[in-house]
Amino acid sequence: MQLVIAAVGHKMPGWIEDGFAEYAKRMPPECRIQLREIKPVDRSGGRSAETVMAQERTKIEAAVPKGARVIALDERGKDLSTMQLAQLLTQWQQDGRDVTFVIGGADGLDPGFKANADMLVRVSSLTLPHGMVRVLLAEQLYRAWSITQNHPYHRV
Ligand SMILES: C[S@@+](CC[C@H](N)C(=O)[O-])C[C@H]1O[C@@H](n2cnc3c(N)ncnc32)[C@H](O)[C@@H]1O
Repeated sequence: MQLVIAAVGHKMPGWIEDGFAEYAKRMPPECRIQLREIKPVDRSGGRSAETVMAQERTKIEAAVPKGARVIALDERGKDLSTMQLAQLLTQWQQDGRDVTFVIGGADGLDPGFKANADMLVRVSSLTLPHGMVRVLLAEQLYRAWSITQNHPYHRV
């Protein structure tokens, strides 16, 4: 199984890149996190948010591996505990299908994309900057993996 994070946003500040790299490097080879950055659509020229989100959707869809399960990150999504994420990770490893987590840009994710996603998940009820969401997600994936391995990183 391949874990992909498809994230709108590039040229992230160093502290975001370092934070993401710190957790991504801890994942074992069978559960590697691959980051696919998507260059945000140019917002100049009076483009509407709908147009921008639709154009970013096309780029996002090109970054999702064929047949992958799509988990869209959105503050209006379902709350998931870390334990639930660990259970999902176990199920996903068993069925072997790739999993892609998708993080939107400044305007969010296209509504049609979210409607088609396999799951809509939030990491908080607060609106977070997209860079922070990728770091938080990488840490939670590492934590979830450590739970599946009884690794001492996670204490109950
Ligand atoms: C700055 S936010 C976009 C906010 C946008 N106004 C909206 O309504 O979605 C950029 C992206 O970060 C992710 N994000 C932000 N806060 C989140 C949260 N609490 N839970 C999950 N994802 C979040 C989402 O993927 C979102 O598309």
